[in-house]
Amino acid sequence: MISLKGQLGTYLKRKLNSPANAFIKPFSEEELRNNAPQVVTCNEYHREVSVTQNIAGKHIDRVFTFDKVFGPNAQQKDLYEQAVIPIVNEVLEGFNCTIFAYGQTGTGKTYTMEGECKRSKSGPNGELPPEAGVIPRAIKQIFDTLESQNAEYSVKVTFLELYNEEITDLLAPEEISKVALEDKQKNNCHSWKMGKEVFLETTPEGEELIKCGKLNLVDLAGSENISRSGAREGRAREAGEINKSLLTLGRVINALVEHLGHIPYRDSKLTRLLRDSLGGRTKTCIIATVSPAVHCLEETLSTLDYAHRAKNIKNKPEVNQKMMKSTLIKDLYGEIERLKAEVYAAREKNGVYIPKERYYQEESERKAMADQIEQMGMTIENHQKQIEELQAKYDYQVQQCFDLGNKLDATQASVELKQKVNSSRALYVSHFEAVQNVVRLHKAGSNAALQELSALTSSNSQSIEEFLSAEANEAKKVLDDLQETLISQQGEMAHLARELRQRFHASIEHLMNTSESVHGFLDKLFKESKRLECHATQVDEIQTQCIAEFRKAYEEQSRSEAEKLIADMTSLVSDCMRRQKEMVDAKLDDLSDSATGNKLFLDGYVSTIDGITTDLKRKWQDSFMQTESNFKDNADFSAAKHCHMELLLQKCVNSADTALERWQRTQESLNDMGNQHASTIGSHVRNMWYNNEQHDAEIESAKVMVEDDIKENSEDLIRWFDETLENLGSDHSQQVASIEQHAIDTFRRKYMDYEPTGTTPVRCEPDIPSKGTIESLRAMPMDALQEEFRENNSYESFHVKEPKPSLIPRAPLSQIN
Ligand SMILES: Nc1ncnc2c1ncn2[C@@H]1O[C@H](COP(=O)(O)OP(=O)(O)OP(=O)(O)O)[C@@H](O)[C@H]1O
Repeated sequence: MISLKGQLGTYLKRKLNSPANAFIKPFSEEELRNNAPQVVTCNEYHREVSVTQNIAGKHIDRVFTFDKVFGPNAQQKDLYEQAVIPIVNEVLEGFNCTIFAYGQTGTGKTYTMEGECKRSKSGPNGELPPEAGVIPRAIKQIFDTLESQNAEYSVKVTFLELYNEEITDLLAPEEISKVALEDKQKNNCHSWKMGKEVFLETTPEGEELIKCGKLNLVDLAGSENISRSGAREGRAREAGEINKSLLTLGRVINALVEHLGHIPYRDSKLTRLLRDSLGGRTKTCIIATVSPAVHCLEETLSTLDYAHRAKNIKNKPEVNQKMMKSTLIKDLYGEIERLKAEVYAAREKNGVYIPKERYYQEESERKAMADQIEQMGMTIENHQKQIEELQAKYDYQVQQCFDLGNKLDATQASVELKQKVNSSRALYVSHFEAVQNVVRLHKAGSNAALQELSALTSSNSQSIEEFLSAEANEAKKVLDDLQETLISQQGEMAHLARELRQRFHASIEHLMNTSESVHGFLDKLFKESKRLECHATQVDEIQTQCIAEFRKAYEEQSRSEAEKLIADMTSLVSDCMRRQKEMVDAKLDDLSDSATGNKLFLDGYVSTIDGITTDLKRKWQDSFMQTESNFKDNADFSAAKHCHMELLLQKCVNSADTALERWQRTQESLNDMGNQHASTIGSHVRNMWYNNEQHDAEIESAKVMVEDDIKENSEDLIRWFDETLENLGSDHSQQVASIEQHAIDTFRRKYMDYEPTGTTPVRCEPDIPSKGTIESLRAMPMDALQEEFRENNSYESFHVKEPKPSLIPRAPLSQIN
């Protein structure tokens, strides 16, 4: 395969579904004999294949549509012309294309791909027989097209067989004979074949650019194997029936159709080979082959399903970049140089060659290191797990700390609250005391007021009484005095008295009311103070209780938890640190060990490589000088050879001229001889013809004479018999015998005892050259001629040798041929 790196050229992109075609095989003779029912029909015009299924007594048709459909009567030519020619044309345009034959065993994949050319003969003008399949037709089309284009071209064919994940090159000379033998042994049985592929690479050359296209023709194994790749995969693999390549092909098709992220191309050699052909830059065409018979129904449905699914695989065909001739030549030179270097290294053993013991030692070291690495990996894994566990514990402790911190905060808050409550309680107490004082004061005040009031009340009533009595006395006096003068003012005075009485009663009433409200207020105050006192006591109690509890709980919990936490943390941290330290130490030790080992190893390698490099340098210089001198020698040798070849060529031309001259002379003499022989033979023929005619006339006259004689004698005999019969006596048998003897004697005398007359001409041999003579005129065989020529004109000899005399005795005309 030619590398296409960094070339110029056209770049065409398309995105295509893979064309899928269905081909229905005709019934086999056995199926026809058994009258096998047909369940698959097709409509070529609508490109549909219908499969009739009988499910629960009902006929159900499943219809599949393809790009092209070919019925049992279709010819190989039809399939090729309609489905394959466009693809081969694309190959000649520089695309890479692939054609798969896919189907159940015995449905005609090989027939479609290869055909049956062996049985039938090719037609005139090299035409292929009607049974020829896709492969011979594609090869013919490629060659015909390239020939008609008058372009320089090269076609590379690879013919591979894939069996049990092993690739065999069927065109390798030893493989050709092996396969032929196997074929014979297996009586052309196809069961051994799991997949055959033909890769055709064409490279027609233009003025400066080279087009390169590749055609892959793949004849797969029976698809019944692929169809098992689903649910029965595990079982089938266990049974060991499945070819890995086919399984993977099934999975790759599934993955491509379902647009899965991962396409398992790398899982088998077949899919690796066809990687680019499946969902890649190659045009892919699938020919699904099915049988119309009912006993193949399941596999037919599976094949059609698969092909139909595969139809949805999207390919992005791109035309291969055209290559500059100069680039190609450069590439080829590079390749030649590389191959030369490889051959040189293999021959001179100057590559990386190490002694066996060292190789084994290094191998064992490598294995030991691999084991060590594995162990270290496991240790690291364990450490990782431990670290994870410690981390989890640490996280748990951190969480606990956090929770405790929260609790602490909450406790502090509650302590503050208690303090606040305490202060408020003190405030309350002081307030309460103040209120008590006030109440006391009020009480004292109210008592004094009551006393005052009662004193006031009693003094008032006394004074009023005194006043009234004085007044009354006075009034009596006045009245008495004035009774006479003020009898008219008595009403006013009574009124005033009443008014004063009313006022007095009102003030008494007012005082009474005031004292009642003061009493109520005081009662209220008293009750409130009692309640507050009660509350304060409760609050006090609660506070004391809270403080006591909190103190107790806090002290206990915080002490124990803190202690525990600190202890845990300390142990954890120390444990963790110890382990980490151990791990780090161990790792450091390991690393330093392995580093020391590696360093030693590397030092060894470096010194070896240094040695090898020095050796190589020296060898390179030697070989360079050697190559240079060889090149010079070769150039001289080539020049001498060239001269020698020219001489030889000139000699050949001269010999050819001489031979031509001789040939012409010989031809003339042959013509003369021929003419002579022809005239001799003519005269001989004429003589013989004349003699023959004479013979005929003589025989005719003899015949007439004999007939007359026989007639005459017969009549005599009959007459004589009649007479004898009349005179017949008792001893007639003797007479009859004597008569018979007489008749026979007469006949013999007359016709058998023939004496030649000497007038009939004698047969003579014509003077024609014998077969032996002609054989002796034949030229020597070509191989012998070449051998003789080579011996007389050896390449090694620069001198023109005397030609050796021919080993085979030759007739003078031997140079004609
Ligand atoms: N279109 C056809 N016309 C006539 N005969 C056919 C046709 N197709 C197939 N056959 C015959 O059927 C038989 C089986 O065909 P073939 O070997 O090509 O099947 P296959 O699918 O390649 O089988 P396997 O998977 O075993 O390779 C052969 O004898 C072949 O000649």
